[in-house]
Amino acid sequence: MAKLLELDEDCLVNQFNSNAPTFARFNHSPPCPRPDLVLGIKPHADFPALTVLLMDKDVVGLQYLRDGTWYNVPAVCDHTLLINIGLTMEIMTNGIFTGPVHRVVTNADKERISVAMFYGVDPDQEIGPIAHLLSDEQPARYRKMKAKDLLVTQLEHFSQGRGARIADAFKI
Ligand SMILES: O=C(O)CCC(=O)C(=O)O
Ligand SMILES: [Fe+2]
Repeated sequence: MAKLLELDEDCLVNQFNSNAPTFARFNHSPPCPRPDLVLGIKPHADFPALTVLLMDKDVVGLQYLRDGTWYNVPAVCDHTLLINIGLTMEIMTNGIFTGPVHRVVTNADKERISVAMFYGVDPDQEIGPIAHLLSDEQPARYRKMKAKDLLVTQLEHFSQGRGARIADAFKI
């Protein structure tokens, strides 16, 4: 990813110091008699830098939002990992990479299981667009913040149903 951005190869890796948290979330959606009314996970964008997702190999459920339409991610064979960009990465890359909004729908007949590994940066670290990506033509699109402020804002937005795109709250 750093190479794609024409940055030093270790520029993104260096954002993760020894206090950078990694955590796992185990998602379970039991069969639901009213999938039209109940979501497994409501729309959100992941807030850490990167997510590595192991999806259920049999049951479709993950959907991504693009231009107002939800698209299914097909169930894939065993052990395939899906890499998701998170909002921390979106802010660091000044929006060149974006954290997509996604959700999980339920299934009337089958349970669904997934495991997400989240890779964040040190909560006390200041994050903002990487200086090498900025110029007069490409000014910073996000203000600087501590990583933990992004997390607090995410939790507020998510619990109050105030929209999935919290990175927008930090746009200049
Ligand atoms: O279950 C999935 O496929 C996605 C889970 C997810 O979006 C999450 O844990 O943040
Ligand atoms: Fe997610």
